[in-house]
Order: sequence, then structure tokens, then C-alpha cells
Amino acid sequence: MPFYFLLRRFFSLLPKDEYISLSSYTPLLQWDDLSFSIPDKGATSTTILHNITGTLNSGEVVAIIGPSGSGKSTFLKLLNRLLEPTRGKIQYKGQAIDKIAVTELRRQVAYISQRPYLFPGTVADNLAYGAQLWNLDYDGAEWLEKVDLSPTLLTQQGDNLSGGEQQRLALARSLLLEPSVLLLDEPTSALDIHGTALIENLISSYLHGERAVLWVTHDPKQAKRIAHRIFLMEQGRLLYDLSVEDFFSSNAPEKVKTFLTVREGNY
Ligand SMILES: Nc1ncnc2c1ncn2[C@@H]1O[C@H](COP(=O)(O)OP(=O)(O)OP(=O)(O)O)[C@@H](O)[C@H]1O
Repeated sequence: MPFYFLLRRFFSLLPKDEYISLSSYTPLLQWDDLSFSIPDKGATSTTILHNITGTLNSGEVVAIIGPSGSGKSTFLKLLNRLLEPTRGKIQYKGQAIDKIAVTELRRQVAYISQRPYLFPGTVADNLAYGAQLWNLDYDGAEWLEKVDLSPTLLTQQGDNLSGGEQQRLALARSLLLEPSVLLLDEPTSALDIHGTALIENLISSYLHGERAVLWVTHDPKQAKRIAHRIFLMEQGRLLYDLSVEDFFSSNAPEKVKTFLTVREGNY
């Protein structure tokens, strides 16, 4: 009997509680029927995200791609409560995220924005912020080196750094808190090829144990390099949730092929 069927048979004999306790079979994040609207002037509203359902499982990188304005950033922000959904629910490790203290949720599910907000103060102050909150030991110089920044920057004011340096500092500041889930909003948009490769390698070495990554990118080639699955979004809807192989296969849905053609074709 194939291994998969043996596994199914084994699970069907277990009481439900034991089944749920097998954490590697539990998605880290689940979202169900998520919508997000913004009130207009008057009694109407504009819906930015429509009825999105899905999961992020331990050990995977999911790339989110889609045209500008399709709702990718809005979707990420809902997952650590930077925004609240108008409809639907989100769970982290099986627990509703609005029942988890926001500071704890954001330590576990970290959002790193495309244009990161640095706290006033030095690079060292920025690295220290979360670590002090959670009483963690860390080596600031080592973390700077991991993101290819010189330790000599520790004493510099954060707002003196270039856009790409700020992105890397924000990434180091988040990674040293060891979150389970990284929500990355175009983390390499301000980096050259060398910086991009470095961050892609850093994230793949970060991905072990019960960890997972949602990674917004505009670049299908990057999605192909880094992801196990790809979400294609359009006009606030999740059009497709496909394995990377299916996404780039000759049998991919027409809308996927059209998207790839518009973004330069041959992948
Ligand atoms: N606070 C807001 N008020 C009004 N409209 C908003 C607000 N936030 C987002 N939007 C709109 O919602 C849509 C989705 O925005 P979002 O930033 O999530 O898209 P995106 O796919 O991440 O875009 P990009 O790839 O350009 O970063 C856009 O049309 C945007 O203008």
C-alpha cells in the first residue's frame, strides 16, 4: 500500500485531538473568506480585497505576484493586524489572530514593508528596539554582516542610510526576533543583483523548522527561484494558487500565461 494511504489510515484511527496536535500537519497561517473595504464619503465603500481563502504551511515560501494595485500589500497587512478585515477570519497556529496580543502576534508574524519605517536614532538603536522588548541577546555587528551591511554603520543615524540599506536593516531587525512567519513586501526592490541574491539566500537559510514566508514580488523570475507555490492576484482577487511547477508549465491557465507574457515571456 502506498505510504500516503498508510498515513491516511493511521490518522483516521487517531482521536481528533491527537490529529490536531501533530503540528507539522497544521498550517501556520490560515485565512478564510477575507475581504477588506474602505468607506467612501457617504454610505458606500470600496472593496479592495474580495473573499480570499488559503493557507501558508510550515516550511514553504509562497510568492504573491500580480499587477500593481491588485491588493498584495493589503493582503499581507491583514495577516499581522496592520489592517483589520471587513469580513472573514485569520488563524495563526490554529488560533484566531484577534485573540493573540498584537505585540506577540507581530513578533511571530513579522511584516517587512517595501519602504520600512526606521525608528529615530542610530542603526544600533533600531536593532535594539525589538530585542530589548523581548529581552533577547544578539550581536548587532553579526546581524549587519548577515545582511551585507558594515558593522561600522552601527553608530550612524538610521535615516542616513540609502533605501536599499534601510530595507536590509529592517530585515535584520525583524529576523533577529526569530519570527515563525515572514511577510515580505518586495524586500529586494531597492537592491542590485548581488544584494538580491544575498537576501534570497538569507531567507532560504532562515527557513527551517516551523517557519514559512509570504513574499510579494513583481518579478516572476524571482518567484520561480524562491517559491514553492505562487498566488496570482488581480483586482483584489486571488486568481490562482499554484505550485511553482504548474505556474510555469505549458499547461498553466491562460491568465497566468498572459501575465507572464506581459512580464517578458520566457520563464
Ligand atoms: N488606505 C487606502 N485608501 C484607499 N485606497 C487604498 C488604501 N490602501 C490601498 N488602497 C488601494 O487598494 C488597492 C490595492 O493596494 P495595494 O497596495 O494592496 O496593492 P499592491 O498589489 O500591493 O500594489 P503595488 O504592487 O503597486 O505595491 C490599490 O488600488 C490602492 O490604491
